[in-house]
Amino acid sequence: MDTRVKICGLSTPETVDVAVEAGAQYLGFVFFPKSPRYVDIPKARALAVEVPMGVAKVALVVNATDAELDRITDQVPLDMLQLHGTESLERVSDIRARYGLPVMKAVGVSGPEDLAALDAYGMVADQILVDTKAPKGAVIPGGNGLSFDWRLISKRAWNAPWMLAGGLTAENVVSAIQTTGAKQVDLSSGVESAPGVKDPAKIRAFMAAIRDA
Ligand SMILES: O=C(O)c1ccccc1NCC(=O)[C@H](O)[C@H](O)COP(=O)(O)O
Repeated sequence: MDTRVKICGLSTPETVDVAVEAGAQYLGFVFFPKSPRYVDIPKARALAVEVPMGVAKVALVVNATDAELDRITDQVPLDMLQLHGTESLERVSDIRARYGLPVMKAVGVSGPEDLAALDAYGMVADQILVDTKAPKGAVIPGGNGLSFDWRLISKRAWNAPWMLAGGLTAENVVSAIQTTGAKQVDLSSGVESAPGVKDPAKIRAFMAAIRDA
């Protein structure tokens, strides 16, 4: 399968290397302190400077202020910003204009009522991340290892390129791609041995599952 993969929540040089060697096209660094995958700016910088050209370095933020984004973008070499909070359409446009980086907006889906937001954000963002809506009371708004009903977006397309996320694993990713028609996928928990601990064998197995399909 010709599918582009983003592995999110990398926090060690070893797992960055494995993700790159295994063929991931995007690497995500989580700048949300409540996450078990959190990396501070010096750590993210140390990881990002070692990423080879051609692999996109994505900063994941949640309702970040301009001051926070200024610090991150000043110090970490980046190729994309991922907005994973409740950023409005206008805020997405402002961030695109202010930082000159492509912006991917995450949109949570749990039922048909969530689909209109995909249309709207697809008009203002460079990419959309179609992710499972976090359960009420969740500590983190993404990275919870939960899938939504993929049939909701079967063969759908939006104005912007998109990625499928939410509970993807080596075991279910081929079915997810076949059901949705996704050309890009994103995952975090599905390649971990514990929250925040990426597992090299699971990263390789996930990439192999797509390659061999
Ligand atoms: O992963 C996190 O810790 C996280 C924290 C705060 C906001 C978003 C977060 N992750 C977003 C991602 O891009 C995940 O890869 C995506 O939600 C899929 O996660 P998973 O279901 O664990 O594969």
